[in-house]
Amino acid sequence: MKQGSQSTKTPCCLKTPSMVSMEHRLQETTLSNLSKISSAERVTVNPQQPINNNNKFHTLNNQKIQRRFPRKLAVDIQFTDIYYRTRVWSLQQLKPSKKEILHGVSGEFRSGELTAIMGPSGAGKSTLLNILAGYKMRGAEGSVKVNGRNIIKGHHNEFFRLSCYIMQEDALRPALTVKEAMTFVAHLRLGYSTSHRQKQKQIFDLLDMLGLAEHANTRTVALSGGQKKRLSIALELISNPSVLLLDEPTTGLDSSSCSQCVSLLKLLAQQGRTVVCTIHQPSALLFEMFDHLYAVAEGYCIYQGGVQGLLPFLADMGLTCPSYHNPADYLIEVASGEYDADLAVLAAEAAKSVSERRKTPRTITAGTEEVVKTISGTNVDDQKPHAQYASLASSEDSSIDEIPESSPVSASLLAQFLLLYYRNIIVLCRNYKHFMIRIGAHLGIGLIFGFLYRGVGSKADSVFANYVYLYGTILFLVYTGKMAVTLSFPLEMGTLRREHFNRWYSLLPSFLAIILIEIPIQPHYGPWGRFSLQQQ
Ligand SMILES: Nc1ncnc2c1ncn2[C@@H]1O[C@H](COP(=O)(O)OP(=O)(O)OP(=O)(O)O)[C@@H](O)[C@H]1O
Repeated sequence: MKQGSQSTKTPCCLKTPSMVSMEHRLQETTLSNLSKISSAERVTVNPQQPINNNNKFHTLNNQKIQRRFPRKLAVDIQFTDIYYRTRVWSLQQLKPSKKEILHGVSGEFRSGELTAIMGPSGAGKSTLLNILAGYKMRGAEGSVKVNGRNIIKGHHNEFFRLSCYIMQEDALRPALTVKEAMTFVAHLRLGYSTSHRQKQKQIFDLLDMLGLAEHANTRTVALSGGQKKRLSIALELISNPSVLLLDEPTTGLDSSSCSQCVSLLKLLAQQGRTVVCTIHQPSALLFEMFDHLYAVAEGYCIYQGGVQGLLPFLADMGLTCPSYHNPADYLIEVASGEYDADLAVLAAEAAKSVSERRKTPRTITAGTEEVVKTISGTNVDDQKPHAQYASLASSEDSSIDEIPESSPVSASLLAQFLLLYYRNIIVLCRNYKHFMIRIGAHLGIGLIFGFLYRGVGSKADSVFANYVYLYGTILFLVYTGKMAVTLSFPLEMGTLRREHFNRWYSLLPSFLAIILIEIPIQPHYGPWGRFSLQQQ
């Protein structure tokens, strides 16, 4: 293994004064120097203080949010020997071959911690997150224990009730305003267990917390990338999940939006949630905000532990980060093989730290002191950590072995259908141009057919013209109806999958709402269809 310090350094004699001063400035942002920065200068999230990050999070008041969104239960995720294999078609062999994407990774993500899964592109970060979220189970092997229960072998539903998975692409309805989107989700997820007034308060508090209150009446299509990401998080926070899994929440955001997004995730973690996200090359300051780092390279875990422990760990392996380098960048470079590091050795060392981590008691981060009441360590033999937490909502203690049975009662199937149907009507009406084009197409074709076959119905000698007219009309009506559904389903599919996966609604009401919204426009089975039949 080579020493990891062979960077492209400019020889000192060739440096201009401006280069030297730039190097000095860069040095100030490295993690090694971060420790020298006074605590006042650091990016911290004080749970007792409102956060005002670039004046965008107006009242990020932890206490207020904790009151409105009390954390119900600490959820720890332990995963052991996770393999993911898939079949890929080889054009040369003309048969599928097995490809192993994850090679038996293990780890533990704890409540109250903000965890970053980092690694180069194609390392297997999203695959791991998909498995932990339960989104991709086919081809996955191993054990994922949530508070001691294996979710690969069942208990999915219990975990799904506690968790949400926010994928990389935002699945927002462009025609709805921020407030409408939030209100629909509140009705769907909180059902009748929460009064309308409470829901409105909850929505306002969430929007306020995420700096979206002033955009409440803006359509989601007009939001910036960062605002869309925050709205995606807000939509999931309505049901107050204990676990948040996010796939690349900062991708496509500028540095200020990235910092806001990570600050928000940090705050949510400090409230006692388990927050895990994949992230690409964060800045040194952002990197320091994470409590736990899980580094993946070529399907192996090459480091897991605190972010502060990364550089000492790499240094022990003979990989010394240059002093002016962002540790996050250095990690990616090591994982990409730039320093000829032996990934197998790193993976073996990282695997040792899993069992050590499982033995070590939880570090209580600022803000979780109120949440965590007592901790009694971990029983490594049966991998069931035994800890007790105080619920913020009630004084009743709940063991970490338990997964609560009660959760907000979501809307009934009928209510889901009515809400989704109403949502589709709003989307249809707002998509005015599209709606008018469809009406115009039917009117236009009707006029052309009417002109071409005017009076043929009363002429006994024009049987063929009658036949062509009927055949053409039926073909047009059937195909325009089919095309509408054929085109709208694939467009709808991504959003539908995500909303359904996060338990917003069942498939049946959603399917009926999509199909039935077509009725007024499709004349062959709508009121205009009856009218046209009567005419004949
Ligand atoms: N179903 C699949 N079939 C074949 N290959 C797959 C499948 N799913 C993932 N892969 C491959 O596995 C590897 C890891 O993919 P994954 O999406 O987890 O990477 P990633 O670390 O999240 O990358 P990025 O940061 O670019 O999103 C990639 O090489 C990808 O092509």
